[in-house]
Amino acid sequence: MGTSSKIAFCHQFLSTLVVSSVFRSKFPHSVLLGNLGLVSANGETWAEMRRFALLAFRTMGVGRDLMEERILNELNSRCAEIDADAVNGKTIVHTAEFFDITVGNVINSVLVGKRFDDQNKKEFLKLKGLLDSTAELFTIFDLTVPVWILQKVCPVRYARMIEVQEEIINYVSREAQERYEQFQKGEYTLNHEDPQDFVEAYLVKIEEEKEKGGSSMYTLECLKHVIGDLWLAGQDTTATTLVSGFNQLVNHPEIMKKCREELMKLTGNGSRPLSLKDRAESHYLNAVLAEIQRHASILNVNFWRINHEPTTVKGYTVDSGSVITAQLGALHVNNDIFKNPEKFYPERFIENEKLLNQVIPFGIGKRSCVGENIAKSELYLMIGNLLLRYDIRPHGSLPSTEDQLPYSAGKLPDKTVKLEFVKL
Ligand code: HEM
Repeated sequence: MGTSSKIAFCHQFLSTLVVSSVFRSKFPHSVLLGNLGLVSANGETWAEMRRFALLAFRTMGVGRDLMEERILNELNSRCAEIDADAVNGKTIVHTAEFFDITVGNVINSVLVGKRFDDQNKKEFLKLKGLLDSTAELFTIFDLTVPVWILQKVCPVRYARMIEVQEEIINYVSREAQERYEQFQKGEYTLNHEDPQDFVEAYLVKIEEEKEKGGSSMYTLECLKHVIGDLWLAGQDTTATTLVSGFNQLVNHPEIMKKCREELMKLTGNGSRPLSLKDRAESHYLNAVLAEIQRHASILNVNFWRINHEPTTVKGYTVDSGSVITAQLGALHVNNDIFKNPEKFYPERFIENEKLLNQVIPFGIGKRSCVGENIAKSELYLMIGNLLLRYDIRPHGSLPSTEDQLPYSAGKLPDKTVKLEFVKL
């Protein structure tokens, strides 16, 4: 396929970002927010920020022990809260809220080195509610029509989406802004050798670029957008996958039981936490996670690319300038690959291990997910360790596993669900 650039990013919950991506693709950058950040940027800025983000994550131990430590510390704190609220060993947990904060805290600690405190937590949940409400507004229509039509036909709705985007970006990048200002005033000493979080790594880079002289892509504005993009792309996707996963698991207690048996064996009856090092041995959990991601398949519409050269796809001519997409969600329900795709059946991956490679929730290629390693570590450690600690049951009726917003840009599991966590 010819060279293509990404024109729209559409995690369901990034609906507001999609609007800006499409917006940016249709108008000169100078009129807009600029070709900033990662998700909706193209060309040299995108390539530079992507390289930088991947390197910074590696330096900060993503996929290694340091990342595991951050995730387990966070999980321990959240489990301590669950345990403190327990009555006769049982706590009723609103799973969407639980995972929103847990995942939000992990990503916050990687990006800005902090968890949400009690006061921030409320503010954060308010913003999340706002963001979720725009997901309801955002449809495939918004992805398809030019932005000027959206602005003319539904100005109030459009303005609301943009406002929410700005509010979220300002909120999540507030810490970065404060540190940048301290750094400019010389009140903040950088740890050049061992940056403790993403913002510090970025500030080190700004300083290095300054020493070289000339203009640089590494600016406060760009940092705010990169942080905003990483946060938005990483928080809701991971939290939603976890909610979707537990909605499935409580509908299949026999799968939870089988998984727990495997994990108990691996961890000496739960005498130590499950670790990323166990991945090679935890065949059944690996299969469960793949099945969760196949079902969660959080996108209804995939990211669009613009084709820069004429090409042919399965005998069809695709002209330059065409907007194209590969539909990951459709692949995950392809009956030729996954028999009875509607069934939640992790055993399919035990029966045929090669199927694991056919589940591609993070995309493939040069614009594949930057946070794949972080997300995989979170899913593995959170699901595995929660199953080791709690028997998890429905509170009242069984949750639905249906998509709640079938006409939205992405899939939405039932986020109203409360589950009972019973300490083992
Ligand atoms: C279960 C969780 C996640 C899923 C299913 C997911 C899925 C995806 C998918 C399908 C893409 C687009 C791939 C393409 O266009 O080919 C993507 C891009 C991206 N994701 Fe994720 N993601 C997840 C978590 C994360 C996390 C934790 C982060 C950050 C810490 C993140 C950051 C990004 C970014 C920045 C991009 C844009 C990359 C680019 O355009 O170069 N994602 N993600």
